[in-house]
Amino acid sequence: MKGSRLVVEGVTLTAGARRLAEDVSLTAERGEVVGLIGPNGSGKSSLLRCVYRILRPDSGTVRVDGADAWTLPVRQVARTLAAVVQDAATDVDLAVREVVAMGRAPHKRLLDGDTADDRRLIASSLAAVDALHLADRPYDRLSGGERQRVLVARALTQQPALLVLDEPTNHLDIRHQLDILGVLRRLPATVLVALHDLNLAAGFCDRLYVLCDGRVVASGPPADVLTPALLQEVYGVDAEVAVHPRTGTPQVTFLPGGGPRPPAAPHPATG
Ligand SMILES: Nc1ncnc2c1ncn2[C@@H]1O[C@H](COP(=O)(O)OP(=O)(O)OP(=O)(O)O)[C@@H](O)[C@H]1O
Repeated sequence: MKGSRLVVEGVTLTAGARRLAEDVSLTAERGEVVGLIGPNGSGKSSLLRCVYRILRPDSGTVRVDGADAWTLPVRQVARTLAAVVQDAATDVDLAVREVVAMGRAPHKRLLDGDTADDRRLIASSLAAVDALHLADRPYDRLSGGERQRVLVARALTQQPALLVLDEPTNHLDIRHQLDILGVLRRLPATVLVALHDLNLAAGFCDRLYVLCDGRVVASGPPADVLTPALLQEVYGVDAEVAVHPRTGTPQVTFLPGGGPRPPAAPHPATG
């Protein structure tokens, strides 16, 4: 099995006086797709930022194949780990192909040009996210979903052993959501991905970690984690969970809250 082993152990994160994550531990085994779920503000992005070395932990460690990610040289980390983040810059005066080519940078020396292999990899990465037709377009004129697919293509060209993604599907139409998560599943890499859509998380992740108020409150295979009780406790919603007859994965249906709907008033023309 290809990919790196990620071990986050006892990580606590703060920003000023604010605690963003508290004593969080998680693992992602080689080749696993591990999902991070939880309500808004529960600490998912902060934890991912710690893994890809933007937010230094106050305590605890992030180990990639046994090495402390925070003490390794930046370039060495970039050869192993790629990140697709939510707050990526959009005012980039480059063609799509050039943005994707940046994924090769950790594997090259400063003035190395693109090789034929690089160009093939860039094209196949763009094709994998259905964005080859965008290759010559200016990146900053793309739609939100097109941009998101291009950033995934850039991460693919990096050929990472560990790929960390923060809500990679939030701008995508349903077909591209399914396509991108399918691509991630087939990668010869370990994937840690924050997702809001619980049915996508159930369908594509081997295991889930649930964050609430900066702490891990549940973890395990989707079928063990996504229970009505957990969804009520963490999200405060009523839900039914069934096993999908064809995929065998949990399928969550949310029930409208706020009690029964009052009967509609008669329409003036008919009532
Ligand atoms: N630099 C910061 N300074 C102060 N507070 C911060 C900072 N970064 C994040 N927070 C706060 O920490 C909490 C966790 O934020 P984070 O972005 O990690 O949550 P999340 O689970 O990714 O949320 P969402 O689902 O909305 O993307 C939030 O309450 C957020 O407002």
